[in-house]
Amino acid sequence: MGSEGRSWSGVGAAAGSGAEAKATTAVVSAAAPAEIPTSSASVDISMPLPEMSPHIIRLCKELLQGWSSLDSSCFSIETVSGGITNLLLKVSVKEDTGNESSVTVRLYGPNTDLVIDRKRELQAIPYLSAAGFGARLLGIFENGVVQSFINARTLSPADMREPRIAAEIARELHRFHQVDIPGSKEPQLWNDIFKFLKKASALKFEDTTKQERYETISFREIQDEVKELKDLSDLLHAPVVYAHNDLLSGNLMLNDLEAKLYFIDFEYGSYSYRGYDIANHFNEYAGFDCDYNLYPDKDVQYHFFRNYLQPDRPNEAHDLEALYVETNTFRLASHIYWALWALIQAKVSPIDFDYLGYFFLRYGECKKQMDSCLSLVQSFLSGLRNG
Ligand SMILES: Nc1ncnc2c1ncn2[C@@H]1O[C@H](COP(=O)(O)OP(=O)(O)OP(=O)(O)O)[C@@H](O)[C@H]1O
Repeated sequence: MGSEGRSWSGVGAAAGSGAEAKATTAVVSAAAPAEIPTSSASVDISMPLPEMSPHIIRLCKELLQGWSSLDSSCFSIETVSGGITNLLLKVSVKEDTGNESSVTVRLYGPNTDLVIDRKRELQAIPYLSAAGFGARLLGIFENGVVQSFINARTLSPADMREPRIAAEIARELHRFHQVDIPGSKEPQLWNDIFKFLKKASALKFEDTTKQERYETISFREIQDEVKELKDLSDLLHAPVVYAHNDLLSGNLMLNDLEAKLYFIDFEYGSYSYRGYDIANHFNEYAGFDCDYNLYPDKDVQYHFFRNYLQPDRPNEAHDLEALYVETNTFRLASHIYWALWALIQAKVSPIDFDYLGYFFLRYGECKKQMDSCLSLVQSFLSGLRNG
């Protein structure tokens, strides 16, 4: 999305580039950070869609000036996804011209504020949006946001690993990491991990089987491992960037016709280490079956690094080794982050998913990779010391 047309005009304002622009040109334009319409309304996410629809329509009419005088019969609403954390709706209206315009309405899932810093997310979205990333923010309400609808397909894990697409993701990530978000530039990774650790280590489950499984976890051991990893990674002085932190296939959309790639969903975005963002993305090569054998080998990583470091002339990229070491150190941090996240979810999420099992999977993978990752960084650091 570009920074062009920064307020909801309701009539033919220029939207962002690419397919999304096509889908929404008639009514949508991006809002400047200070101008984004807000509403104090909230919508009960547990309502069935037919019951929820009049509330959603009222909300859209309140927030989207161009739709305010439309009759409710012009609206149609469908569910795009009931993702792990949110409910995402597509709201469309038929205009007099016969064109259809669509937006998305995202309702935050219950308890998601325990793992997502909404203030941080809402602060960043307008700037990311102005730099051309994600769906444009059109309105904010008490428990969600209205955004432009992106007309593109969601990537699968296999797409993401395809060399041509991987190169495009790397180039786009290079651009993403250059966005400046006002405010503190302190990396948040370790703060977030320690916050998760504190919450995750103080849980109590009513279900006795769950409680027994939970009690097998040694938080003292995790704490020591996190500390060791933090101290070691600090020695790398890794570049800090505004990181997406959740670049899984479901957060990558591609319009094939326009060859336009979209990064979406900035819920976990924060200032962090570039190598963390890349490692977290590589961990997602594991796909829905969580097959961590699909983690990219060195050649595949270097292909990504070349396009990330030198998008215009990938073959001239240098400092690949440093990025390789950073990435494969933060690979462990990514496992720990999502392992602890899953423990908190196991307690608070209404979704019927084996989050405890996911904790053991991610933490187990971290343990498995620990020795080789730590010796990689140690030998790199001793190489630097010895000149
Ligand atoms: N603005 C958009 N336009 C069109 N489709 C979208 C848009 N945002 C998200 N989607 C689609 O909805 C899916 C779920 O996206 P969403 O960001 O809501 O996930 P989520 O609720 O955060 O779930 P999870 O926690 O699993 O990531 C995406 O994979 C994509 O297919």
